[in-house]
Amino acid sequence: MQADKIIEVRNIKKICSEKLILDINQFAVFKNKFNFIIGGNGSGKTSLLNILSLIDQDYQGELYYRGQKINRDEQNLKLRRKFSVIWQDPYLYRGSVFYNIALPLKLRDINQNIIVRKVKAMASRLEIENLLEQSAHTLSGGEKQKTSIARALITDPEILFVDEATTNLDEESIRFFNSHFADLVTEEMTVVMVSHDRRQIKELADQITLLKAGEIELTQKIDNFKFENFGAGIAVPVAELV
Ligand SMILES: Nc1ncnc2c1ncn2[C@@H]1O[C@H](COP(=O)(O)OP(=O)(O)OP(=O)(O)O)[C@@H](O)[C@H]1O
Repeated sequence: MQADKIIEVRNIKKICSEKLILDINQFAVFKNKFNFIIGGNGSGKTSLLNILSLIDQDYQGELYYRGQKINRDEQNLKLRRKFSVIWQDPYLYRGSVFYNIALPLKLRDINQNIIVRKVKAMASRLEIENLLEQSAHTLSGGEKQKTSIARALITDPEILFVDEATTNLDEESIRFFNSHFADLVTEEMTVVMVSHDRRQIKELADQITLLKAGEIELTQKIDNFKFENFGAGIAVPVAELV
């Protein structure tokens, strides 16, 4: 087990409706890096993300966190609280933007004064400070995603999982995300990101993993990744990468 690997996967198989949708012998998430997972539709990206983030614990095989085997009989709440997830379709709770961003801190019994200060600071960085009192359900798509990003980052997660966060956003919101996201992530954070956006990959990725039909086609540092090798024959949207 190498110290630069924060999560390791061994011999994972995921079966859904009698279909093998993930079959991965070895895979690692590298600490303090941007780990990108790419692949065509249905290649298993979200399924892998759900397993890595402990949302899905119904699989065969083993997962290690900092060299320790994760025991699936436990709820793993302590570990899950070190992780945050940003979804393609942001799920917001009924209540104000402030309530949504503050919730993870409330659940961790953080002092109310600290919560107010942190939420305001985070909202300001995402340029949604003026929306804090607004009901989350009245927000635009881009504002909803900013709120969910703020909620994910407010706890300073050790690992941030991002599943196609910009797929449903307009051009302006995508530009905002691409220009601000790297600054919002601290150096101590590890990011696992499913993305189809070539700009995001080129600008952010340290490590890239290509999934094909539930298996790892390749996993390597971005420096050696030859985008031009992934043209013809690769299904859309991976073809958009080249
Ligand atoms: N609960 C389920 N029951 C049956 N099949 C499933 C289930 N969940 C996922 N699958 C199948 O597993 C495969 C992988 O799905 P997954 O959502 O992980 O792919 P993906 O790479 O994230 O795709 P996309 O880019 O379209 O979001 C797909 O063929 C999907 O239909």
